[in-house]
Amino acid sequence: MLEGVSRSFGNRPILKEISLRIRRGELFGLLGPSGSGKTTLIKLITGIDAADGGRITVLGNLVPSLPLLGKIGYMAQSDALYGELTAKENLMFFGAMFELRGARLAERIGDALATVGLTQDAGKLVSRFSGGMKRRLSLAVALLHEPELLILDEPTVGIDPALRVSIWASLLALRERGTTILLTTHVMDEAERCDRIGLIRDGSLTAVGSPAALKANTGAATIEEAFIRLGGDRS
Ligand SMILES: Nc1ncnc2c1ncn2[C@@H]1O[C@H](COP(=O)(O)OP(=O)(O)OP(=O)(O)O)[C@@H](O)[C@H]1O
Repeated sequence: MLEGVSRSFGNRPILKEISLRIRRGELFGLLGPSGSGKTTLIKLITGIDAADGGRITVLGNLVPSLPLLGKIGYMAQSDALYGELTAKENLMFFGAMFELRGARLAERIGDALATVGLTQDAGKLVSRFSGGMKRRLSLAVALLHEPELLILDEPTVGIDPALRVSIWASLLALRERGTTILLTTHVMDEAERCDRIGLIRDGSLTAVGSPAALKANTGAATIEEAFIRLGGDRS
C-alpha cells in the first residue's frame, strides 16, 4: 500500500504523491510512457530506493524491511546474472541466498526452469545466452523462492511472442495459486490481461481500475485508446 509517496531526483519531482492499494492475489499492471516513473515506483516498493515523502507498506511490513525481502521476488529491467556460471548454477546461487537447499532447491530449480522454458539450457553458460534467454532466467530467479509478491519490471521485453504467451500462462497460474503480481509493461495486450491497471503519467497516477472499467469510463474500445484519452502517450 502506498500513501502519498513522492520521490525527486535533484530538484526534479519524479513521483508526485502516489497513493495506491494493491490487493493480495491480484495481478496489477503499471502502464505509462517511457520516463513516467514506473521503475522508480517499483524500486521504492521493493525498498531498493527510499521515498522522500509518504509511506509504503508491503504484506503488512513498513518498507524497507529485511524479512520482507524473502517474501518478494523482483525482476529488474537489467539482468543481474553471473555470465560465467550456467543457468542452473545461477539458480543454485540465488536459491542459497533464499535459504533453499537439498531436494527442495532441486525441485524449485526444475520448476522455475520449466516455467520459463529453459530446461534444455540449464547446463549452458549464461554468457552464451541471448537477451531473451537472460530475461527468462531472471524471471526464473525471481520466482524461485515462491514469493508472495512478484514484482516484474517489463518482464517480457526481448521475449518472442510464443514464449510471451507461455510466460503469461505461468503468471496467470501463479496468480491462481495466490501470488500477488505487480508488473510494468508497455504492451497494451498485456495490460488488458491484468486484473487492474494503474496509468502513470509524469509521475502521477492518473487512473486506476480494471481494463474494462477504464475502457467504459473513457468510452474507449481498446485499452490503448483509453490510455490516450486519459492523457497518456503511445508508449
Ligand atoms: N537515479 C536517478 N537519478 C536521476 N534521475 C533519475 C534516476 N532514476 C530515474 N531518473 C529519472 O526519473 C524519470 C523516471 O524514470 P523511470 O525509470 O522511473 O521511468 P519508467 O517509467 O520506468 O521508464 P521506462 O518505461 O523507459 O523504463 C526519468 O526521467 C529518469 O531519467
